[in-house]
Amino acid sequence: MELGLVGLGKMGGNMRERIRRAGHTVIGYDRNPDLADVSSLKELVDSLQGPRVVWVMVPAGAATQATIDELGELLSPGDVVVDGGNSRWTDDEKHAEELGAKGIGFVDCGVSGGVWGLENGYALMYGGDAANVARVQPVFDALKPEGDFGSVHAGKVGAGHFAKMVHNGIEYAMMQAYAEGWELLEKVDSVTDVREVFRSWQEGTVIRSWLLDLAVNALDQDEHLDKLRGYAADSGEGRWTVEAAIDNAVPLPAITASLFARFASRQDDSPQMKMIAALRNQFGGHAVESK
Ligand SMILES: O=C(O)[C@H](O)[C@@H](O)[C@H](O)[C@H](O)COP(=O)(O)O
Repeated sequence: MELGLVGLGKMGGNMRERIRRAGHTVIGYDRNPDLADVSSLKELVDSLQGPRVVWVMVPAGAATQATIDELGELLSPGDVVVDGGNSRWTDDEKHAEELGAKGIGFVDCGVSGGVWGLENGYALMYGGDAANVARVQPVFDALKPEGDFGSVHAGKVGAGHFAKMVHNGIEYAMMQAYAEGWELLEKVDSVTDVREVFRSWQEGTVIRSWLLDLAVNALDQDEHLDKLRGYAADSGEGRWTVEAAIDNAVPLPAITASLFARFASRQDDSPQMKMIAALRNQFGGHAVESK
């Protein structure tokens, strides 16, 4: 089939390649002319034969909104837009309504796999009406990993991004658990080769996983992670997971703690620990450390 793909960065560029390898035609647009096959969204839309499918793979928020707005002006009734970026799931319903008013279908899709997706395939979680999903199915089949699993029609519009958001919340907590275990192992004298402990865990253990394999890769590049600063950013999905947990009164202590650990990583000194030190000093005369 023919696909229009908007956004040819780290994710979109490799996805174009994987879809082409499966024998489909992909016309890509990116603001960077070095990456793009066409020079504007209008040219992209004009180059596709109707009914069209256009996959949007740009940063969540303003960039996605602007792209969907413009596509809403350019596309025709019967066309379908897929948002494959990391959009907040609550945006999906709005996009489906805006496009639906013009007769244009909408499917949201969470995509996992990062820079490894070109070779390993991308795990896909999508939401939308069955008829719209069916239009995109050949592209989903091209992108997904080989094997029985790795893609799911998760439910209605928004369900794909909601599932991906929860996936990322789990990702946060799993990474945090490996990181905490690693720090404790590094701390004690009795364990003399932490990297080999991690490596050994890759087979036979209850906690073997791809994230563990990646941790071993990282330790092979920098055994004690001496070259890195302990600073972790976040793109939003961890926060949205915690917000959804609050909205639904679902306790998520591990995911919430792992999000907060990232916030703590961005502080040079902890204001709250200053207060704790001050209070211990006030009530118990406990020693404090000065700057
Ligand atoms: O499944 C994936 O391929 C990843 O989760 C991917 O989506 C991305 O690396 C995260 O969005 C990073 O998220 P943070 O910046 O919030 O850690």
